[in-house]
Amino acid sequence: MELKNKKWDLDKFMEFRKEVLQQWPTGKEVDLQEAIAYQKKLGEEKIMAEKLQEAKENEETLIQPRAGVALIEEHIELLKFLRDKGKTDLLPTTIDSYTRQNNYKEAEAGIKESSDEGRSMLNGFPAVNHGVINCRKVVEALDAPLQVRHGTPDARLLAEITLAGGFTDYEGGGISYNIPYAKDVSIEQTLYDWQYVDRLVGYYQEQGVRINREPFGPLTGTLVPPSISHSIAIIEGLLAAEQGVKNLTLGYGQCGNLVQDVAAIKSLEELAQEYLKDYDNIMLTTVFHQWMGGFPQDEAQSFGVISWGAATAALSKATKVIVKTPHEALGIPTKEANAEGLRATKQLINMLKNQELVSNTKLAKEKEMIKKETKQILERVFELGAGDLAQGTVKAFQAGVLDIPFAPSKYNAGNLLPARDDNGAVRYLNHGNLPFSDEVVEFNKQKLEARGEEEAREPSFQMVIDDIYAIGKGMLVGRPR
Ligand SMILES: CCC[C@H]1O[C@@H](n2cnc3c(N)ncnc32)[C@H](O)[C@@H]1O
Repeated sequence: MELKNKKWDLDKFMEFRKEVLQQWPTGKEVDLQEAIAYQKKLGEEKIMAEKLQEAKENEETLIQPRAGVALIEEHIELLKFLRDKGKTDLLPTTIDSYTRQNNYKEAEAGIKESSDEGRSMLNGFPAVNHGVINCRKVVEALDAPLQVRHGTPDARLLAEITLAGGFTDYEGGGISYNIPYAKDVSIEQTLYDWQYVDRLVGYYQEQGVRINREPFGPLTGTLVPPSISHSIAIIEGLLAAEQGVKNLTLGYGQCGNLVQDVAAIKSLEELAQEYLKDYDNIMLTTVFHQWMGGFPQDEAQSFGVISWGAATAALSKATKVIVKTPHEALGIPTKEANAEGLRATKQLINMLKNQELVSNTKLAKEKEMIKKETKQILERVFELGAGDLAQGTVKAFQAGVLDIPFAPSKYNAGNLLPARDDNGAVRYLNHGNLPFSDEVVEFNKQKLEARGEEEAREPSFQMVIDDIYAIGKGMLVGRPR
């Protein structure tokens, strides 16, 4: 495999498809020309890129849950419930963990067990096993766009089947669905496999079918500093654009301090526009994920966290917000709890319509620092790759220049230590091998020292631990007892 950030030529791509479509019997159902014709016949209400573009133009923030169950009819019923009772604008299909590991045999067993037991024995929808025809049943039963949400390092067959099946949006990327999701899958391999996915989307695009792509913004979802999250999102966006992707949603996971989070969404948009400027007609949108870390057990407190994420999403003017539920601390939510999270979110979005956070020096400073940090990281990634972004990304992880806090992957250096400052903004306690200027290092250090003074303790790993548990315990900053 020779990884380089270059658009795959068509015959190489078509050659690879033969092997991919044989990985499970349902691959035989994919006929690309027929699938393109099918996608072109879909009603506008099912095209994600259309809905996102309209929301962006109207400065609306759309809402979307996560949801997925094993069997087709039950999955349709669940999604209809979230539309009717949750008032959701956009629909997901969360894919089960076996499918995410390409373990279609276990997924098959899970389908059988689910029909025997009369309840979902999988933690998502096994789209590969169900195949193209059954995906189309889901798409045709709903009146909103459907996005595939998963966590799959090798997502090639899943993409072939769900896109042929009428899904119009596909989440993930070669970093964001590897490093936070896998222990021992090489970055080179997943970058290569995701070039295939993006080349498939690029092919649909060139045939006139708009498929939206959304790198997984939150990564490990625990105290991920905005500049790390942005670096990964922009790299995945650039790699996708090189393969012909035109509709991109870049994302970010809520940290919890309002000014930092609003600055994060605004800087993400501005940075992405700058880095993507050499690609024409990119339709760029943003997604804000409500807090992805530990949640309170108590449902009333959970609604507080959900509402704070909803308010921040609205004030940041993100194009869409991914909604949590009051069952977050317990596990997969009931459809009722999922709908409650959506209704609470919709209430805040509606109440904050036409309001925005007054731009002030604090917001400007946060944007400035996020941009500086992100640019310093990306500049080194390009250097390491001698101008090739894909090669640079592999080398950057080896050098710890890209480093995601609390990631399970053995290819991740794991030197970073984030902690909250006195206002709850996430700062670098230890920036590892990130190529930061003295000014950036000093800025982060001072912010954490100021908290240390308030708490009469040295900035330390204990702060990191306290912050990880803080929201679950009803706080934002993990104060000493
Ligand atoms: C990003 C992955 C973690 C989040 O994804 C939710 N999640 C996972 N699987 C399902 C599912 N099948 N239905 C509804 N939510 C689901 C978890 O609760 C958590 O918030």
